[in-house]
Parts: sequence; C-alpha cells; structure tokens
Amino acid sequence: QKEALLPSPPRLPFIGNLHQLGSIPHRSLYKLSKQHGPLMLLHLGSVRTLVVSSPKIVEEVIRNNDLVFATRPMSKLLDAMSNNKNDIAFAQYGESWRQMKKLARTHLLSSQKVKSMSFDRAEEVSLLLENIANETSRGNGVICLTEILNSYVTNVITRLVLGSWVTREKKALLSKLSHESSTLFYEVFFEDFFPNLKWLDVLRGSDRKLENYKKNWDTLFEEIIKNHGHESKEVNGKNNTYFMGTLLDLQHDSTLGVVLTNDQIRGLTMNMIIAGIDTTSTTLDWCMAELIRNPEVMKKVHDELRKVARGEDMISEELLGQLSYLKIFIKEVIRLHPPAPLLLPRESLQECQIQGYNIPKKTRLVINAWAFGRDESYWEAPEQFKPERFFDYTVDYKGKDFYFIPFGVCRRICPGMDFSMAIIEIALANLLHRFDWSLPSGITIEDMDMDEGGEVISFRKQKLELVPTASKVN
Ligand code: HEM
Repeated sequence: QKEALLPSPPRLPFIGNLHQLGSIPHRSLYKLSKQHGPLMLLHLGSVRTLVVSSPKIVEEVIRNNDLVFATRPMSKLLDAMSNNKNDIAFAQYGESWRQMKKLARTHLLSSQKVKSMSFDRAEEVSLLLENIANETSRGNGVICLTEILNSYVTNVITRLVLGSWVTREKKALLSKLSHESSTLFYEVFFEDFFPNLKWLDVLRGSDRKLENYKKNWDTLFEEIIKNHGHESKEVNGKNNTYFMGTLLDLQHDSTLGVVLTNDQIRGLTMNMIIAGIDTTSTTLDWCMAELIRNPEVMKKVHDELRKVARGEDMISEELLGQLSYLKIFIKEVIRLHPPAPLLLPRESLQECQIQGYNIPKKTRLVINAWAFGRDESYWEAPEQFKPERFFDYTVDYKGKDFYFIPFGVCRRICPGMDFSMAIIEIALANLLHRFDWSLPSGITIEDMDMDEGGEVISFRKQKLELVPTASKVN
C-alpha cells in the first residue's frame, strides 16, 4: 500500500505532529516541507492531514480531484461558525452549499452589486480621512493606523451587509466576533483531534469560550432581526439594498427556485462578517507597512496618484481604473502576505490518488499558499518586494494561476474578492492622496517587525503606528 510511504515527519505517540505546528503554522509547515517534500502527511492527533506546499501538486489535485476535495471537515468549531452548516465558508459540500454559493455570487457579491455600493464606500472613506485628521490633531500626531483601518473596514462591511442602523457598540462587537473566529480557529478542541478526550475541552474552558461565542452571535442576531437591516431601497435615487435586505427580499422571491431559510440568512451574514473584516483590514495594514518600508514604491504610488487626481480633493472609484501601479502594488503585498496563508481546510469525500499515493476518504487537506508566494521556481528573487514583477507576469489571483492563490482555488474559491478589493483600493488611494506618511520620530524602518501573529488570518504582529501630515499637493 503506497499510502503508508507518504513522506511524513516523525511523530510522537498520541499527539502525532501537533507539536510541530509551532506558533506560526504556515512557517513551521514551510520548514517541514523543505525537509520532507511538497506533499507530506501529518497526524494531528487522530486527524490525518495532507499538507501541500507546491503549486504543481495543487494543480494536480484540482485537475483530477477537485470534487473529491470540495468539502470542509466537520468540527464543533466549524459548526458554530457555520451556524450549524447553514453557510458557504464552513459547510460541507452539497446541494445547500451549492445553492448558497450561487446565490451569494449572483445577488450579493457580483461585480454589479459591488459597483452599486460605491456611494457607501465613498462616504466611509470620507469618514476615515476625517477620523485620521481628528486623531492627528490630538496628542503628538502619532496614530495607531492598524486600529483605524480595522474600524474603517468594520464600518464599511457592517454597513454594506446589515445597513447603517448598526450602532458603534454593535460594530465593536461584530469586529470582536470576527477576530475571535480567527483566534478560535487555532484553539485546540480536543474533541476534534482526540474524540475520547472531549472532557478536556470542558476542563480547559474551550467549551465555555465556544458557548460564549455562540451566545454573542445569538444576541446580535436578535437585534439584527429586530432592525432587520431592511433599509429604504431608494438611496440616492438608486435601488441600493444592503445584503440583509436583499436576502430578506429573496426569501419572498418565488422565481429564486429555492426557499432561503432564516438559518441560512444568518449563516450567510456571519460569513460576510467573519470572512470579510479581518482579511480585508489586515491587507490594508500590510499595504501601508510595505509602503513605509519601501519609500521608492511609495513615491511611485504617489506620482501615479498625482497624475490621475489632477487636483481633485478625493479620488473617486471612476479613477481607480487608471491606477495600474497601485493595483500591482496590492498584488505584491498579498503575494508575500496572503491574509489566509493556509487558505481554509478541506477534506476528501472519497478515496483518491495524488502523485501516485492512495489517499483515503476523510483525509484533511491543507494548502500552504504562503509558501507558494516564495517559490523560486515561479518567482524571481521572491523575498524582494518588487511590484514591477507583475508588469512582466500576467498572473492574477482569480484562481487560474496555481502559484498565486491568496483567495483559494476552484469550487471553494473566495467569492468576496471584488468586494474586498473595492474596499481596499478606494481607501488606499485616498489615504495616500490626502496624507504623507512617516514613522514616529526615533523609529526607523529597521525597527519595523514584519512577522505575523500566529492566527488563521495573518496579522502583522506589531501594530502600525504612523504620523500622517496633510499632503502638500492638496
Ligand atoms: C483580502 C480579502 C480576502 C481574502 C484574502 C480572502 C481569502 C479567502 C480564502 C483563502 C478562502 C478559502 C478558499 C479555499 O478554500 O480555497 C476564502 C473563502 C471565502 N471567502 Fe474570502 N477572502 C477575503 C475577503 C472576503 C470577503 C470580503 C468576503 C465576503 C464579504 C469573503 C467571503 C468568503 C466566503 C463566503 C468564502 C467561502 C467560500 C467557499 O467555501 O466556497 N471573503 N476567502
């Protein structure tokens, strides 16, 4: 049986390879792959986990076994995050998942829908700029940009998903829940890895954490349903409904062909918050950090903006199409700092073959997309920050180029990329158009720690504190 021969790091009795995940799993797995190869079998407690660190192998998996790996594993954490399998991101593959993904793509996250929300984004960007100007006028002019960016993204996403009734306190709770989802992901729930030891989850307080997490969502949803987020369809003369309103409308739409349940509406809404806020805000944060570390890149972005803005006070979304350097800059940032470095876990629905090895049913699959961005066979001098490389490579992150998959691939690919890019690009363009940015006095580029914290969403460990000054051009 060839499966037994799959390269696999030596493991300890009982815990297997769990201890080798370290504090930053994508980095630990990358190191292990250098020793054991791009296809490794790990035993995480009792969970057999295949780790892929090469784009070629992902291509093989997707070409031959896309359907086999179209599902997510079952676990009590994913049950909580999926509102009991009533969502897209964490639910198992099947008819309900297929219908919801189609619905989200067509009615919530299509490029037409994303475009229709440009007014809301512009308003939130104005508030962001105002917020920065106010914060700067207080104290010594240093602001914590990481926190400000997280508030901006929370504000814009809750507004687009739920409507503008959401209070400041509720937004803070939604942001906390989004972040908690990311930290819970790496909490070891014994029941999932060692079914006989589920009593340890009670003893260690993990079960209580999960119960509180669920309770917080319950309380929030009572409020959301009460306000039902169904604001006027007529905003600025446009038919502009928020996701919650759209979903409630669809519930009464007989042409839809499926009946959307309240649980599915809740699951979808949770997905938009959990999958949207931290991924988008951490991308913006990495963008600003890389600009500070690379002044020559900052200059090029500024030069392009100046040409395009022609004295306008704000960059509008219509102008974004002309900012080609800004766009390749963002690509370079997510090549080196993919917000979800290990994507989301998948599991085999049936036995299959990869690289000639037999892979049994219910084997977990982890794809190290972070490693792909550093693969020398695809990227010249991969550790160098060089947006220009994307002028030469016609590569895109839409899932066709297997060596650049920050949004995942195939059936399980992220449906929210246009939605998040719209939020990122308009904010970045205006942050740089309106302000010049520098490090606080006494801090140098060398003091910037570019390491990630060890969570499923790859945050920069060090918060970004900067000094904005009103741009001289304006
Ligand atoms: C920079 C921002 C984002 C990044 C890097 C990102 C990345 C990802 C990744 C890696 C996956 C897993 C793909 C796979 O398993 O192959 C995913 C799935 C998903 N994302 Fe995103 N995402 C982002 C923003 C968003 C936003 C804003 C939304 C919604 C508002 C969203 C909704 C989803 C959903 C629903 C899934 C599950 C898809 C499925 O399982 O079929 N994402 N995302």
